[in-house]
Amino acid sequence: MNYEVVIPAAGQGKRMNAGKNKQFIELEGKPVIAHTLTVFEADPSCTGIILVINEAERDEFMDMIERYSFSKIKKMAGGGAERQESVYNGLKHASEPIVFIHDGARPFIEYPVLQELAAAAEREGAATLAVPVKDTIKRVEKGEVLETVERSSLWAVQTPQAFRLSEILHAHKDAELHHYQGTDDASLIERLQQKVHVITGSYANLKLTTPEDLLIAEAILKQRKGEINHDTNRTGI
Ligand SMILES: Nc1ccn([C@@H]2O[C@H](COP(=O)(O)OP(=O)(O)OP(=O)(O)O)[C@@H](O)[C@H]2O)c(=O)n1
Ligand SMILES: C[C@](O)(CO)[C@H](O)COP(=O)(O)O
Repeated sequence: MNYEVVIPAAGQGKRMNAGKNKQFIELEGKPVIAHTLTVFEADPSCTGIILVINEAERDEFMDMIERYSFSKIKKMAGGGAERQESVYNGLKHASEPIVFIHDGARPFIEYPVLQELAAAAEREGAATLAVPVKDTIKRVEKGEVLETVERSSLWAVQTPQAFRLSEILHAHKDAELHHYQGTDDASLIERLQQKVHVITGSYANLKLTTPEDLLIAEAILKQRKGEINHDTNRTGI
């Protein structure tokens, strides 16, 4: 199942506090965004990449694209104030019936699940990766616990999220019309009472958000090179 992917990479990286867009932080000498793009460049089912960038960083992105000879990038769209706006700006350039939306800050996505996602989106309309929450989650206000949320049905949602293009475009348009701001794209489908299928992802598919995540990222890369031998394939989800 062919798909295009919109990759939002136009954030500020405030929580990373790196003094630059975290997409350009290097892991094993390669920028985070280049690790992410490599996955989709190598997937024959991915027919095009729409990269959403800060216009002020266009030259830096162009240099990176040339350095790694990325050939599938069909458009570099301008980002918005919020992730949702950036994604919508990118979606307007998509044309394949199935579209993925994947954070540029999640470089550890792996192939096998991509085809499952695309098939689920084609069959059900919308699908997302997620993993069961491992910590106890509490609702807290002013430093006090309001409630402990029942954990058995809590999942931490990841990207890629996959959709029928027509449906996610409508969902973004409706959210914009009603000034609804979601933290992921699947929530825009949910608010229209449409179903979102969940596919179990990997705990390694983390979003590089705070500096500690870089330590984990370096370890994942070392493990993939065989320099660390903890077998993460044994995760029992
Ligand atoms: N206005 C925005 C905000 C975020 N993103 C992208 O959406 C992904 C997930 O967002 P997040 O991890 O929150 O990135 P930042 O917004 O950069 O991080 P922070 O909130 O710490 O500033 C990232 O690849 C980020 O570049 C984007 O394209 N446009
Ligand atoms: C889309 C997402 O990665 C799903 O977990 C997450 O909601 C993005 O949140 P962020 O604050 O924009 O990084």
